[in-house]
This record gives sequence, C-alpha cells and structure tokens, in this order.
Amino acid sequence: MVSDCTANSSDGKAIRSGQLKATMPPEAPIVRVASLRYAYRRHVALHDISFDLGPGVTALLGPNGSGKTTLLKCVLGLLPTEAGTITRDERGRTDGVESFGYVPQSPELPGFSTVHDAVAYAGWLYGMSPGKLDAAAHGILELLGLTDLARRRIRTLSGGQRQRVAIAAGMIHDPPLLVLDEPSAGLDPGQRLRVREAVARVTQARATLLSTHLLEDVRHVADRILVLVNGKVGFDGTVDDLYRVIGPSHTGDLGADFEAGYDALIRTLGGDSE
Ligand SMILES: Nc1ncnc2c1ncn2[C@@H]1O[C@H](COP(=O)(O)OP(=O)(O)OP(=O)(O)O)[C@@H](O)[C@H]1O
Repeated sequence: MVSDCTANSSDGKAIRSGQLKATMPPEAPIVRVASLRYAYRRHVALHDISFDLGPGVTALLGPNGSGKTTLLKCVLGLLPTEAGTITRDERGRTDGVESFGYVPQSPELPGFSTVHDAVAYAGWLYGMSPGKLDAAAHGILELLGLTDLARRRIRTLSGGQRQRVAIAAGMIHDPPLLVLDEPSAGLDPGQRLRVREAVARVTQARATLLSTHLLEDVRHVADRILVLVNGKVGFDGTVDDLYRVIGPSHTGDLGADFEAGYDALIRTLGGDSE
C-alpha cells in the first residue's frame, strides 16, 4: 500500500504539497493504531491518533509535552487504551515470548553483571526458554559488534557502550516490534554514531519506533517520520517528503535544511520548536 504523506496545520488543513507520496506503511502492518485517544484525568494527551507501522525505522518527533512518551507507552500496552484500538501482529508468536522489545531512555542494567549475562537475563525476562539464552546472547552481541565486550562488567562500560548493550538486551528475543526511547540522549557525537549504527543494523525486518529529539539521527536512520504536536499527528512521511515540504528554501546543506524545515513545520503546526 502506498499512502499520502500528510501534514496538518493546527487548524486541521493539509499544508504539504499535493503530490507527495510516502512508501510507508507496507501491506502487512506490524502495529496498527486506530483513533487512539488518551487522557490523564481531564488533560487529553493524545487525540484521535491513527497510523500503521511496518518493517523499518519510524522516528517519532515532536516538541516537549507533545505526547511521544504517552504514545510509546500505549503502543507497548503499558497504558490502557481509552478510546480507539492498538493491534499488534504477533508474527506467529505462541510461545509466551514478548512480541516487543523496549529500550528506555535510562536503561537499568545490573552493574555487577557481565555484558553477556545482562543480555541473557533480559531474554529470560522477555520469556525465552533458559536453554536458548546463551546462544541468543552471543548472537545479538555479535550482530551489534559487541562480542569484545561480552565478558566486561556493565559498570566498567562507557555511556555509549552501555546504550548499545541496552539495545542488545531489548531485542535478544528477536521481537517484531522494537521501541527505542531517546537511545542517543546525553551521548557525545562519536557515541551517538555507534548507537545509530547499531539501530541501523538491527532494524531491517522489524518495526522500530524511535523517539528522539536528535534530527541528525532521524536523517540517517529513519525510513519514515511521525511528528506529534499537541497530541496529534501533524506530519507523516519520509525524510525526502520533509525536504520536499521545505521546498524552495532548500540550500543544499541537508543537515541545516532538515533542521530548518523541521522547525518551520513545528511552527506551522502550532507548536514551539526546541
Ligand atoms: N502522569 C501524568 N499525569 C498528568 N499529565 C501527564 C502525565 N504524563 C504526561 N502528562 C502530560 O501529557 C502530555 C504529554 O506528555 P508526554 O510525556 O507524553 O510528552 P513527550 O512528548 O514525551 O514530552 P518530552 O519530549 O518532554 O518527553 C504533556 O502535556 C504532559 O504534561
């Protein structure tokens, strides 16, 4: 299925060019969110949110307070759906193993444990059978280029190494849905690059929802961008779609253009760019 790239201004009118096409969502979504609404008592945090997630990286962007964390929690089933539905395709999972992996912004890994054991333990928490943990831990550490760290204690790792271990722990059970909440926050540029490479390496066949404030990460790893503003989806399209929305102001500096385009988009949508 091919869908229109959409951007809605604060008064609900489409603001994007008429011919834009995004390649997402694919035919068989791994997650389908339909007419989702969520309120904290009388404060409505999410209004009528609908989108499909298929394989690839979807970046979730938006100003502070726009509803990103609330949406992640709803998708993971950590908050109840108040109105609307969230359907997760379990992709054949009947063995009690969780169909999602979650890497929180500040993952808590046991400092005394080795990297291998911490990742294997996460697999056990996700419901994997004990007999599979060792091989799965070796496999995911190898995939993420972390084999050399396998015997190191977590407490001896740098922030970037720890974050990559957290990604390994979040997906040792090979979930069809991976949710990453600001995985590069607080890291230096070199560490961010390694984390970005890790994200790019593991996301081919699964739906990855990446909440981030770092436009650099979005530009490099995202297949699709969802922008939340005031609890509503304001933009849904590809990175290229966003460049096309920028239009004639395109200067040729992709990084600067992307930031400028995003800021302009947020202002048009009625939010405060950060
Ligand atoms: N437990 C809560 N009780 C009441 N209101 C809440 C609660 N958690 C969040 N909110 C409100 O819901 C709205 C969405 O918050 P949310 O944390 O989802 O935004 P966010 O986009 O993740 O923000 P940030 O980028 O700052 O992390 C905000 O107005 C926030 O103040």
